Amino acid sequence: MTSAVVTQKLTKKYGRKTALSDCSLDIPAGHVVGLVGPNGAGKSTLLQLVCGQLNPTAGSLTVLGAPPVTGSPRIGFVAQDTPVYGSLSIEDHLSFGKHLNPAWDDDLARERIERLDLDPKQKAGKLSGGQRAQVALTLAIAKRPELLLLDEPVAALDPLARREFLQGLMEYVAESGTSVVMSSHLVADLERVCDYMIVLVKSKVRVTGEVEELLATHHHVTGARVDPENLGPGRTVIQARHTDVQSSLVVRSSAPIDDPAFSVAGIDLEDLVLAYMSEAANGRDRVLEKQR
Ligand SMILES: Nc1ncnc2c1ncn2[C@@H]1O[C@H](COP(=O)(O)OP(=O)(O)OP(=O)(O)O)[C@@H](O)[C@H]1O
Repeated sequence: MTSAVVTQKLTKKYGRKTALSDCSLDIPAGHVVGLVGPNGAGKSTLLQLVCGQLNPTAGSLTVLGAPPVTGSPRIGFVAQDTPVYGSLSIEDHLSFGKHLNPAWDDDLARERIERLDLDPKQKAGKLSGGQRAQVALTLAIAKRPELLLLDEPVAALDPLARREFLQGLMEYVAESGTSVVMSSHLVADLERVCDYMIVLVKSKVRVTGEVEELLATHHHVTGARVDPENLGPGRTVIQARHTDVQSSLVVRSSAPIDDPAFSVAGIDLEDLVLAYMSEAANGRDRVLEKQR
């Protein structure tokens, strides 16, 4: 299996602030990868390291088998603020793209702009946030990159535009085989399009893997109140909520949980992600419980 991105103990600090800490990942090629985590978790930092816009403070990474290079034609990057040149027209942007990228697909770019009902003569600075996001995506995919990095690409889109954007992205990926890493807070959207997931919390990777495998190995478990430490071997409690008499847990276990003391149910991706995102808070709660 080839890798799109490999990082080893990748760390990025801004002054004394650690944005990414000891991040080790092996992202397989040919996947649509969802990158999720709370605000400030380090998602944009990771994407900017992968596209070569930032240099690591420590650790290493390879992207498509080589060190990352800023502006590489092999990588398409749409930053969170969807940067375009406000005083230039869409047409100017397409000409720049064509000039700078050897594999530029002008037909694809123009067909997309037409389908989006955008006037190529329109100045980019006069576009709405959603239209800018669509133009930025068009510029990124017309490069015909091997790896597409999207930092919250749908944040500015209305629900219908979001659906069309993701649909268009899926069609493009199916036809081109491009690897995609896409950050978003909208886990329900990611669930529709991603087959691989990375959850980042407080600058650390909490969980990573194929969505199918993650869903198969995580379970909602409820039953009489239980100490999460005593759930048995091979079972990791990711999230625990308790009343005086009952426990409600999210548990990771490769083997089925067939203990009759528990009621076990499947989990959807949103609940799984939220369980990892609230793990830190749960740890704090447990300490507080012990202190009482
Ligand atoms: N240029 C910078 N200078 C100093 N600190 C920074 C800089 N960029 C990011 N940070 C800090 O690094 C941490 C990670 O930021 P990052 O933008 O990577 O998070 P994120 O997961 O993308 O967040 P969000 O979901 O809010 O976009 C945050 O605490 C942020 O304040």
